[in-house]
Amino acid sequence: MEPKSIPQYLFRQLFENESSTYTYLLADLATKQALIIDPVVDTVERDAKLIQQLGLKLRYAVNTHVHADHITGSGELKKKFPDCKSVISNESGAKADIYVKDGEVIQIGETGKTPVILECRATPGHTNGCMSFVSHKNKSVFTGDALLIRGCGRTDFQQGSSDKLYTSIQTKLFTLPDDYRVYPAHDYTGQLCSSILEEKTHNPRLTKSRDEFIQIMANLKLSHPKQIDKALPANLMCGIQGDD
Ligand SMILES: N[C@@H](CCC(=O)N[C@@H](CSS)C(=O)NCC(=O)O)C(=O)O
Repeated sequence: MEPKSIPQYLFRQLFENESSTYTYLLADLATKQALIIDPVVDTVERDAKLIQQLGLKLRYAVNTHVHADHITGSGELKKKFPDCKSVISNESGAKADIYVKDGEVIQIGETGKTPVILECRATPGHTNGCMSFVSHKNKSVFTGDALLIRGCGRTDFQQGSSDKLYTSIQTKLFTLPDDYRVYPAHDYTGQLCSSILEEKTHNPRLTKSRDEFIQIMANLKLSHPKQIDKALPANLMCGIQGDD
């Protein structure tokens, strides 16, 4: 009989209702090292409890960009887990412990022992500093607000550019293998994930030409996020602020 393989990788998709944000918890179970993507301050207690229950060592709180609709949980998580470092793109304009550039990797777990590796892919357009994170081993990409399920991030503030976003999605995301799963930072329709093929085939904005995409984005007529005035200044500190 084949020996049972021991799971090496933990993946949890978590949801915050107020801003419809997905937070992702990833861990290397051999070392118990973990990272969290796009934590929300309102759900830090829940996430911290899960991390503690599972006996994980939180190493990184990663933000895909400076969010405008909720306050990041990075700062509160750093207080609860002193070894945790905040991570964001070097193009974000936010303060953080670690800045990542296009092409760099974030790793948890030991080299040579199937660690969890995220490749950083700069996907500007929703904001200048949007970064997507690819796990090739798990055939997944965490797209932040660049690519949403059957949609994409708005481009009408925070240095948004529809032209840049179209290029980012076509060249940095739609060039991934078709079977890679797409995990966005938000969904407003109750969907959990998609795939590169599904979005290439069915995304009503991205199946259009560049000019049509720019027209669609110019006519979204979305109201500003309710929490934008407090979220932006807080998130520019990205978990670096003191006890305020
Ligand atoms: N109603 C929400 C904000 C909804 C919104 O604007 N979402 C953003 C991502 S958060 S800045 C977006 O890009 N949406 C794209 C779309 O097509 O919906 C609130 O008040 O927080």
